[in-house]
Amino acid sequence: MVLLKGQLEPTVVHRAQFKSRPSVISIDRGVIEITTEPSPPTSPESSSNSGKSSIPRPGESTGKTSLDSKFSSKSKGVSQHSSENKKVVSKQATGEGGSNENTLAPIAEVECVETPEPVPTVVTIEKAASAKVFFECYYNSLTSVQLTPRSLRRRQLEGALYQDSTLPQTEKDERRRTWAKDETDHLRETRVMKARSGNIMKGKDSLASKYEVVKVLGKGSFGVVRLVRENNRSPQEPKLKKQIYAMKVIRKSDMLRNSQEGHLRAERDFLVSAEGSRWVVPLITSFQDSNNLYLIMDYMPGGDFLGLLIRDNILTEPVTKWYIAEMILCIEEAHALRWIHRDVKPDNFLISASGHLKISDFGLAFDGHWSHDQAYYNNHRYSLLTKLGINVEGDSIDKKEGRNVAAAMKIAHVMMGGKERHEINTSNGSDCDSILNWRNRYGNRTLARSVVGTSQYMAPEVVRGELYDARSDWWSVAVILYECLYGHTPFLAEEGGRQQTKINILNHKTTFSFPNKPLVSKRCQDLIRSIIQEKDHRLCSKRYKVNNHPSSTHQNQDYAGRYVYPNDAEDIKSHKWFRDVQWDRLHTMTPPFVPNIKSMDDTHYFDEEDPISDFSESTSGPPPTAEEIAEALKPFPQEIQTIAKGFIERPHNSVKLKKVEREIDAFSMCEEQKEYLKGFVKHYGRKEKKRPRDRLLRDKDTAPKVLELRKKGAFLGYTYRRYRPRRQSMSRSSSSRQSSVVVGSGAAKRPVWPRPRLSIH
Ligand SMILES: Nc1ncnc2c1ncn2[C@@H]1O[C@H](COP(=O)(O)OP(=O)(O)OP(=O)(O)O)[C@@H](O)[C@H]1O
Repeated sequence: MVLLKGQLEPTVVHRAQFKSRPSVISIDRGVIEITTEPSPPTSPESSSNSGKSSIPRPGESTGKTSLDSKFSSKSKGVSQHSSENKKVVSKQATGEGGSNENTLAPIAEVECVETPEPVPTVVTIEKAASAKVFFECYYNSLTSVQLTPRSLRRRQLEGALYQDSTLPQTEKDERRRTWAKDETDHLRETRVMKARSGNIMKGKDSLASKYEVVKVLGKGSFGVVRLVRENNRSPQEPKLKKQIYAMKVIRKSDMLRNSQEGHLRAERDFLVSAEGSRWVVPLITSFQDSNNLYLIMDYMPGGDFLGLLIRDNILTEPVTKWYIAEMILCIEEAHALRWIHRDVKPDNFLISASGHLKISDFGLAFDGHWSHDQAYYNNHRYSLLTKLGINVEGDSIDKKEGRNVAAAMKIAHVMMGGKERHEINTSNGSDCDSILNWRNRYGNRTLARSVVGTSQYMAPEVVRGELYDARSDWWSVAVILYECLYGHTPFLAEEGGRQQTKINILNHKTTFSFPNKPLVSKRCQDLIRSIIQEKDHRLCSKRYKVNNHPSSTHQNQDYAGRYVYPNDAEDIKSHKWFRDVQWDRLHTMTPPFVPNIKSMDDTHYFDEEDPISDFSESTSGPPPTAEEIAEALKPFPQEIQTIAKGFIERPHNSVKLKKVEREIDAFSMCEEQKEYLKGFVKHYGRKEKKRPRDRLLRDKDTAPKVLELRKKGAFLGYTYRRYRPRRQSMSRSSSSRQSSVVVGSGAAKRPVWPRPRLSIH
């Protein structure tokens, strides 16, 4: 229609140069004439160039002319003035400024400045990388899941209705209607939450304000876990009690500086995929605001299993058997979902209100997927920087080393296992391969070698940095089994620290032994011995031995080329020591210890001698004044005061702090004074800031902007809301999650054994 109109009333644009589009200057010089008289179409080229131009009839608004396209064309030097010029042109064309409606009045000449091709900045790179990551993760989740959670729930419902032959048809129909209504509500509420999440990122709102903090339950390198109470239940259900939850708050800036994006996504993704699991701490919702990530989980009022070990020191064989059996079921659950936990230790098993264990802390868990590998994120950014030739200087150490981004990329390539892992390699992928298929097939093989976990519980193949598989989790279970019975772990070195512990693990054939006391049955010792073995001889499942070659393809192989089999504790479970364990009924039986809790917000299993401070309180406040320091050092002679001031001038980490403490120990003063001085250094000294792992976050010019952008864009898609049926199906789901409060007799208090709480390193 537009073309036809153009032929009837053509616009003729006379160009200064054939084939070139008119410039602002050519308009100004009166080269363009627009005639109202119909005239024969000019050459096909010129008419096609004139495009959609037509003369406005009186009363009609001006149609688009080819002038518009000039502004979007590549002509240099003009584009920066385009919006200004457009205003001028439209003013002329609508006749506002001139008496003659059919001619364009001259436009004031604009000085043409030749500008170089715009160079993308680090900001553009960051935004582009976030967008790529978001879309790849989003479409991968859409394409890789065969059954949506909704279809799974529908299947469960239909299965239950089918099995219940006594239910009349009208009741079945009613349940289906209720299910549909619940699903619709869930969809709507999830949408509302995601929309709010968008606003929150703009700093307008906060989902965290829905929860009031009751107490700090635990603290880690990530941030804190708080006990919270949900404070605005839906107005439709005013009678519903305010729910109590555990809220894990993870500070984005720390995590980004430590390049933990992959791990954080992994933790959230695992908890989402474990929806409805009996043995995994249930995730209720996850969301973020501009500074933090939040995981809202069911509160486990019995505390962690380490707490139980601390209270009881050693456990009897039957009690140990119960807990180890539950731990096995917890880990099997993770393996069934194709995840390796990689940090199995007593602190990571939590005790529910009914006394059953649930596995938690999937911060190091890994399924080999590319989106859980930090190299994937780094490569998106660094490959763009390299391609566009943008150099980022980094910090003083980078400058001293004198490497540019490309060279740093090469080093990162070695450290992270190769950037091509996350870039399409045409020699590997056929042309029709989609990028997501390609990624999924040529995912990550390097993290299979990462040395992660807590040293005392690490399997030798993990310590060696070899390719490992889910068998490493079973080694850790045997270490816990030993610890429950003997009161200490088998490889812990009293001197020489972690390094010596690792050496002991590597030499397990000679370093491993059973103490004479307490007496432990031969069967139990045989079980421990069969698991504390190199992975090829380790008791768990024969299937690992059959398919031991990492290059062979198998459906149970994860993206990283490792094996994770469901039900892979079959040989452990059939060991004679477990002969009397009813594996299928364990969850319905009463555990040896049922937490003695008075209400759902009872926290006495989390009471520590020193109350745990919230991280919002522990963020570095103003530095101490000279008067405060002088006051604190008053009892000491001048010489000691000077040395002590020197101690707090240099920032410390745990190693440096130990060194300072040794120096203080050498002072000739009483023990009390030494302890006071050590306390002084800890209190007034500054903690050394870790050097960010990412060069962009080390460079003083790019770091602030990049950090801000990543806080906004690095965790897109983090929001999740668990399906919570409101109606009659609620009772079914809650019973399956064992969340009903069982107030038990509690464990008798025994002397406290100073078992250290370990942190990941
Ligand atoms: N759902 C929960 N209910 C009750 N307490 C919890 C819950 N989740 C975590 N905690 C408490 O918070 C502590 C720290 O949580 P978590 O293990 O997730 O953090 P982490 O820093 O990753 O731990 P670590 O450094 O030991 O690996 C736990 O040991 C436990 O005491």
